[in-house]
Amino acid sequence: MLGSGSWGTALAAVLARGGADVRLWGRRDDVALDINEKRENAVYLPGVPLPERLTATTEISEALDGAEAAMIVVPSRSVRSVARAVAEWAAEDIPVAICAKGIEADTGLLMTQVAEEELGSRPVGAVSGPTFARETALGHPTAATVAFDFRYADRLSPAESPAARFAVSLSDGAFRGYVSDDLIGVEIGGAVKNVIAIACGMMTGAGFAENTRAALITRGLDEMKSLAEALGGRRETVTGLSGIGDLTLTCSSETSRNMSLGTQLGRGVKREDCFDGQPVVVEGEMNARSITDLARRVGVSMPIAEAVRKILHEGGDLAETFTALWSRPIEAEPRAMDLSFDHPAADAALIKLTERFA
Ligand SMILES: NC(=O)C1=CN([C@@H]2O[C@H](COP(=O)(O)OP(=O)(O)OC[C@H]3O[C@@H](n4cnc5c(N)ncnc54)[C@H](OP(=O)(O)O)[C@@H]3O)[C@@H](O)[C@H]2O)C=CC1
Ligand SMILES: O=C(CO)COP(=O)(O)O
Repeated sequence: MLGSGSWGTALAAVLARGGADVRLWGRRDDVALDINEKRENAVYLPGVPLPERLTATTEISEALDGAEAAMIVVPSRSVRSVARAVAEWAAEDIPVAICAKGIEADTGLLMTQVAEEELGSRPVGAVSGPTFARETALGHPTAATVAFDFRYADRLSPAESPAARFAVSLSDGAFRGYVSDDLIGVEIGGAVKNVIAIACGMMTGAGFAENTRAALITRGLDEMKSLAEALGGRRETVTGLSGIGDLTLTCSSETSRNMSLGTQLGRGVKREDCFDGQPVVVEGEMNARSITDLARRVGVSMPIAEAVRKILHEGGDLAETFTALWSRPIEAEPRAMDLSFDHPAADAALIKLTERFA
């Protein structure tokens, strides 16, 4: 398990409870020491007891020595460098699952595409779904999708395919894996939901409630579906755990760092003061840019993601940006029906939405 943050530690606990001997690699001595001596990751998952079969190390060569499989669980911006280290130390044929949610800046590559560039012929897949780390580590019933290209399974029985082996290894009685071969659909779901959660948080923080959140979730799902499809993914994948499942979870709770960032910004907290000034991984922040860059390149309109980008990266005023989002020309639902028209009522509106923001 490469990455000893909250999600890497939670997944390592699941695997160890399922019977695997797990080596968890991270950069921090104090975290490794804590795990080995106190059976706890007090920095990232305080108060969660960790199983005995799990050992931690700060040497990546030690973590990968003789490993039968690897999982990369660091923030999306670090996946390439960790994959490069895996290529140096891991056996040539082990499958590698990527658990980061995002799109690489500049290249617009999915996380598995980034890893594939570094990992040669090793099968590369993704694990993604509605899975808060703490609940997973505490053994709450949780489900996620394991996606690998099934061409890796051509010469194998279904049960020997990398997706199936990861799904089985991750079964600890509480965690349940589903398998898929639609990497694009699965990964786009995981990346886009974080940006939509920031939007939901912003509107919640600004004083709006359930109607607004439901509208953003549903229209956000449409943006996710359109981008996945334009890239070659399947629309039905987006209706699964890694799409609507994760979108619903992340947009419903301030346990989500993305939703929480949005809420703080919506309340008017300055970015540098959010999370009491502590550095917290908020994938949707940088990904608001990488995802909209990619969407623009492939000609997909993502108005909610664009609004988040404008506020986070282009100095857009929150109330004005959302008011503009809400007064766009009338569109069809579903968007496959090509129908769009301006509505003069927007100019004469009785409710001046900008004035309704808290
Ligand atoms: N937490 C969750 O509930 C879930 C998270 N995810 C995804 O998992 C990914 C990781 O997030 P999460 O574990 O939550 O984040 P955390 O902030 O909890 O931990 C991040 C971890 O990544 C490590 N790290 C960062 N950069 C590097 C690097 N270059 N080399 C080695 N280690 C590095 C950090 O190490 P250090 O301590 O040394 O800085 C830390 O251990 C994200 O993409 C997230 O979206 C997916 C599902 C659920
Ligand atoms: O991906 C997650 C749950 O599935 C975690 O969400 P946050 O990164 O917003 O905390």
